[in-house]
Amino acid sequence: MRIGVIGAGAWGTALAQVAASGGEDVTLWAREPEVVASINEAHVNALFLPKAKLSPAIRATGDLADLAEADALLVVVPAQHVGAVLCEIDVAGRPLVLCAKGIEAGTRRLVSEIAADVRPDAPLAVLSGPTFAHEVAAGLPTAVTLACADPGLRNALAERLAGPSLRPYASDDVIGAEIGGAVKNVLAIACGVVDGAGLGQNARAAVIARGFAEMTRYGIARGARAETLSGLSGLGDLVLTCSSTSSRNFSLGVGIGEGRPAASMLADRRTVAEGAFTAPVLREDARARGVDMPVTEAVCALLEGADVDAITQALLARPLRPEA
Ligand SMILES: NC(=O)C1=CN([C@@H]2O[C@H](COP(=O)(O)OP(=O)(O)OC[C@H]3O[C@@H](n4cnc5c(N)ncnc54)[C@H](O)[C@@H]3O)[C@@H](O)[C@H]2O)C=CC1
Ligand SMILES: O=C(CO)COP(=O)(O)O
Repeated sequence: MRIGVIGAGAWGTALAQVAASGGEDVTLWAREPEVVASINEAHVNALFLPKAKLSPAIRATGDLADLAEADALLVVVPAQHVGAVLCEIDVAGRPLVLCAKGIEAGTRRLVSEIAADVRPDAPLAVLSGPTFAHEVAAGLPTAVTLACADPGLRNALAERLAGPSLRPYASDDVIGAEIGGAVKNVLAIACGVVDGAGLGQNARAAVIARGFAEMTRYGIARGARAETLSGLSGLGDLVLTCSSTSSRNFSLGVGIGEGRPAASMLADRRTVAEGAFTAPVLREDARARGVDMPVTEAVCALLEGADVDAITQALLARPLRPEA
């Protein structure tokens, strides 16, 4: 099978490596000419995944037209750029496997909704779950959710994407798989703040559990199934990113908790912390749907410069309520 990967950040590069290791013919589109050169000449992505030694079989390109022969396309640019990139490529009815985690600012669309609007002829699948790119590229054991409405395509893609250390679990709940990945990034920022401000491990566990409750409320309001949210793409990814400084979202939160301004940390980054972009649009959408998301509200306030102590006190002073 010929696989085209759109986006050569850390995750696109790791997925290209998995596919190439499985013997697939892989073409990887990178936006940055220096990334194309680094992959083709030194078999390394020096900018976004510097420690991984890549298969020489991966061919990098800066021209989306070079993906014209691919049988399936993995879409791995950050969520805010998916719409623009899909407008530029002729997908010609080929399956799109959507791998970004986020909600589009302005439109409040999930990535599958963007793709369905921009490329209504393309069959869609979502790949999501607890997957730090550097671990996947190193061949460490990883399980993911692969969601697709079409059972035939779902099984075919699962067969192709599975590897000795990458195990996809199939689902037909596309929206559910996406909600988990988008919301956990926001909650990971909150957990990072707890860590950076030294609020303790009890507080972090509370944020994970209450965050999961609000992820579930929001997901159900958007048509997700609760069982998907408690699977790899929801709870699984929440646990991963809320407990590790390998997470860019968690690290951003640590910086905020230590008192550094979010805006300057974001301006200094080349890599993406999707939660910073998803948080405001998630808050807007939750409010519009009447879903209570206090942790998300808190993260938005902190990104806007609110004081950590004041936000912590406000969360603790909320009216008492039943847990369920
Ligand atoms: N890194 C990871 O471990 C994982 C990342 N993801 C998701 O994959 C998506 C991509 O993230 P990473 O590969 O980590 O990115 P990254 O942070 O490693 O690199 C940034 C990426 O953004 C791209 N970019 C910047 N401006 C752009 C524009 N205007 N148009 C198109 N692309 C642009 C860059 O070319 C680069 O590919 C995100 O939604 C992320 O949440 C999902 C699972 C794991
Ligand atoms: O989505 C991820 C792991 O599943 C990566 O998390 P970060 O974007 O926070 O690094």
